[in-house]
Amino acid sequence: AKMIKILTLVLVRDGKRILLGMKKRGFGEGRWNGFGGKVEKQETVIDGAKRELREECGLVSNILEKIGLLKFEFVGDPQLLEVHVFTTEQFTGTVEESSEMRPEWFDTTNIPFDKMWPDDKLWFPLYLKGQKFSGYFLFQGHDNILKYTLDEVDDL
Ligand SMILES: Nc1nc(NC2CC2)cc(N2CCN(C3COC3)CC2)n1
Repeated sequence: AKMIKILTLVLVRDGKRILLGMKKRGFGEGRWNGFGGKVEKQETVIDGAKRELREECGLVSNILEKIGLLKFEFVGDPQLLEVHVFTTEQFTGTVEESSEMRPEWFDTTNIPFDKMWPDDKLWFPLYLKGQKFSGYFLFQGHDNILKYTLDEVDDL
């Protein structure tokens, strides 16, 4: 039986800018990404997403929109990652670096895909045109996508 790990990913938008964080350690270290992490036992997915956003970059948001569901498997690893993707344009607070993430604003026309997870270049375009999406990616290691499916969906 596959062990499923539930994770969150929050993309913060301010008009045509997007806030990404450089992951300073752990899983995804050295790559730009949205903010997120594990969902604790006692919290909902959306509350876990809000908590990680605040912990990782200092921003507080009460309005997260569910925009995607991404499932990942790695050859030779029984774990299945289920990443719940959210976006927000309504937030308060000031952006702060954390132990996990070094935040930086990017123009949405200049997203650093070459320093992000390889799947991002596939689903970000759907996100940027306001489409909800659902995808599955089989990775070999952390850099190589062996196969994937990616669909635009109307509801998540
Ligand atoms: N953009 C993107 N792509 C991913 N691809 C799969 C890895 C192949 C995973 C992913 N996340 C999984 C890790 N999660 C936090 C747990 O520590 C950081 C952030 C979101 N985010």
